[in-house]
Amino acid sequence: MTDKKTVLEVKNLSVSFKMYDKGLEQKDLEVITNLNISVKEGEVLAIAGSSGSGKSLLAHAVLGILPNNAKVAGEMLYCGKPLTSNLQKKLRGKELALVPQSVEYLDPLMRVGKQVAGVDGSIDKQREVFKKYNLSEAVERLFPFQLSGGMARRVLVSTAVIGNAKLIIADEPTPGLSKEMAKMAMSHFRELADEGCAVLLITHDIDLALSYADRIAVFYAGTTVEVASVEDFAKGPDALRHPYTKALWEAIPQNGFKPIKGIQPYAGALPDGCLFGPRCLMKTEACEKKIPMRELRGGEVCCIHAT
Ligand SMILES: Nc1ncnc2c1ncn2[C@@H]1O[C@H](COP(=O)(O)OP(=O)(O)OP(=O)(O)O)[C@@H](O)[C@H]1O
Ligand code: NI
Repeated sequence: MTDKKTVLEVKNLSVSFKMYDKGLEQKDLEVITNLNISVKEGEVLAIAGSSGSGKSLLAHAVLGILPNNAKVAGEMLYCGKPLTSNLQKKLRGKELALVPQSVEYLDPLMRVGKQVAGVDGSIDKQREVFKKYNLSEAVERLFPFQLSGGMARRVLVSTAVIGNAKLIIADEPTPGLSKEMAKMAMSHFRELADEGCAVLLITHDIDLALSYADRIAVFYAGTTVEVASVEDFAKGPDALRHPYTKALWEAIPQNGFKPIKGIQPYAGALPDGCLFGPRCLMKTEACEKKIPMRELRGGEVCCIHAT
């Protein structure tokens, strides 16, 4: 077996926003802390985590489309090279494709056919992709505001899959799609990975991710708490590593829907050390220190108690 190349590697990424507090006082609000992920050619890495855990911000940091008041620290490597803003600009919309979470990312004043094909893109290719997603030729001539929610989402997926992308980041690509369409979009991402792309699939739907992803990275309060294979997720809590991942597994409807007590901490009010500490039954004093990510049983975990 040949070694698959790592397409994206994110190490100790932090993102903070310059905010104005009361009056004119300025402070940095850290929303992503020591985040780590990597994805290889041929791989679908799902990113799971509740609302506000930093999934979309990671996508925006990789693409270089964070707002101006954002400050980024840490390392991002694309095929081993530092992902500088110049490189991001060069690759964006080409090798680096995003299926955005919201249809507001479409240009409201451009007909969707043209938008999907790209400025000097091929209409044949665009029609082929539209056909795949059950979008009629009439849709080509519509403006984004004329699309239904499900149609808009299919247009967004088309935008990302049409080019020669090497890294595809899909930010919640399935809400608003029928179960059938969601499965189709997912199998299309799987196919692209099988053809050699690296795919980052951001999703709330762990169950759907289990059928199409290779590994799942679990985010909590802006950090990676665990990276595990889908096989580990399918096996359940004993095969998983982090207390939050185990709790997340138990919260899946098929596994009893047992919710965890407490809430994810807000940026600006993060605890010292382990960010899950305040909700963790295993917490000890040692958890209040900085906890590094470590390898464990073929996965990765950010917890000193995990065995
Ligand atoms: N421009 C901004 N200024 C300040 N804080 C922000 C900004 N954008 C996002 N945040 C905060 O960063 C945190 C992470 O946001 P992000 O959008 O990445 O979450 P998410 O995991 O994608 O959530 P969802 O599942 O709801 O899409 C949130 O607490 C959010 O409020
Ligand atoms: Ni999001």
